[in-house]
Amino acid sequence: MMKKKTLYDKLWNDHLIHQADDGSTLIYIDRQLIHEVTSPQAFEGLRLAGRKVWRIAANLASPDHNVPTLDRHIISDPESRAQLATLDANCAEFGVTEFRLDDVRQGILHVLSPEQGGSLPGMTIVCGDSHTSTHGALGCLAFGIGTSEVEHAMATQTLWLQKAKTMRVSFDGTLSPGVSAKDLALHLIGQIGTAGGTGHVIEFNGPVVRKMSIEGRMTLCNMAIEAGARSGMVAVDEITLNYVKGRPYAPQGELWEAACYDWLQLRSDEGATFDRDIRIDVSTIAPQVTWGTSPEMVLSIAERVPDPAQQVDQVQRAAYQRALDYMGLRAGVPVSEITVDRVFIGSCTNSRIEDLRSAAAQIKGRKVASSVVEALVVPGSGLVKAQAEKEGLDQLFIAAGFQWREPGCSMCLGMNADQLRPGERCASTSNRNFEGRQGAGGRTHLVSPAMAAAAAIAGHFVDIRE
Ligand SMILES: CC(C)[C@H](C(=O)O)[C@@H](O)C(=O)O
Ligand code: SF4
Repeated sequence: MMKKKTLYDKLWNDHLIHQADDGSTLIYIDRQLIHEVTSPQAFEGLRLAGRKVWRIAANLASPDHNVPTLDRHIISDPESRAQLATLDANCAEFGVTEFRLDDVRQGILHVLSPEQGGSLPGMTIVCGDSHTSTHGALGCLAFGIGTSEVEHAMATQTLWLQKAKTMRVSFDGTLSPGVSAKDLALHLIGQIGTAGGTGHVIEFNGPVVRKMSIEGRMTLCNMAIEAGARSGMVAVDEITLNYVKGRPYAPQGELWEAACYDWLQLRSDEGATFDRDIRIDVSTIAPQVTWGTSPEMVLSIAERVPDPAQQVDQVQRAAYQRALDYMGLRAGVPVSEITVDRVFIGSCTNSRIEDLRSAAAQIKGRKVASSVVEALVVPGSGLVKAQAEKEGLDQLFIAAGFQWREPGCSMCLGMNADQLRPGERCASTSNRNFEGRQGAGGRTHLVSPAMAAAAAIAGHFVDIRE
């Protein structure tokens, strides 16, 4: 009998060019995404070696990390300015398609590429960016790579890889109102830890995922990286096909029909085994809020900040104390009493149209609390922004006192003008809460878009189920 294959096995085998004796495998890469931060040395390497980009059409570029979200033309930081100009120059010189700052399609690569149909089921997709796993939501093998690999992929359209182990995460049960993919991802990381997925690719499955929109699946796959995994993925189904259909880079006509047939095979065989199998009943999961400086330091909105003294493990106790000190929190404080100074709704985790809709739904004619210094809404791409404006979401946000910005990574990380000041506390829909992530001394609480919007209005975290 043929060995049952996982989705990962299928994607891997479909791209296998050569298997070396030491177990490393040469894998064909279908799509390479390029941004301004991790591509300059790669292009420079090609130039020095006198090489071209091997398959130009496989590459798509957009500036995202450094871009200003207020006035597109004011880039005060010289290094950012140089990186953005270099991306434009490199893409022009090598003939790579770039969605520039003045292009309505510009955005965070992990939002832009699926939106354009640049990310399709069955593809291998790489980018010099850890959250490339996001694209796995479409049934592809997508993962972040280092700058030297970026150059290798550009020059040869291949990469040497070691096969990972597999983990299946199945979500069963019924979601409570107000609980979204972000909460599931944070809950999972709280359960297995930020090293829980190390060496594995995670396939998300189960009835909850089968019903979930592609945007929700993208949030899950995006956060697989914070669980330590190399990638995240979801099998192809009708929801996937409906999402992809008609997008600019998607196949059309007869090619579309043939592609759909092939793509629907992209799921793990019945009875395929995984190195690790995790089942989670979502019925009891409440909205999640991180309290510390790692995504695994997470609580439900109904809980209280933990007491380091109650940690049996000494290393854990010290880590908890350090996190509490950095975060300026006291043990025992209910999560719902934690106040916020700033709110950030955006990032490749949660800046798609459904995220903005769910945030807007929390407003209900109310205003951002006067204690909140600034509440930003940053759409993931120009097209998300345009769609939101068509639906009048921008007006809802603005009337409530939120700022409506231009697309980019923004306050997800301190690489552009949108940053926390030292000591400021932020409700953020992004994916990382490390020390200084949103600006030196800034304090990040990771939440879903609905929870972030509700916190902006109340001035503190609230249980949106109530
Ligand atoms: C700048 C980039 C290399 C980095 C990453 O790889 O993830 C960034 O996107 C991040 O989220 O920290
Ligand atoms: S939005 Fe944040 S996590 Fe995503 S690519 Fe940009 S910086 Fe990285």
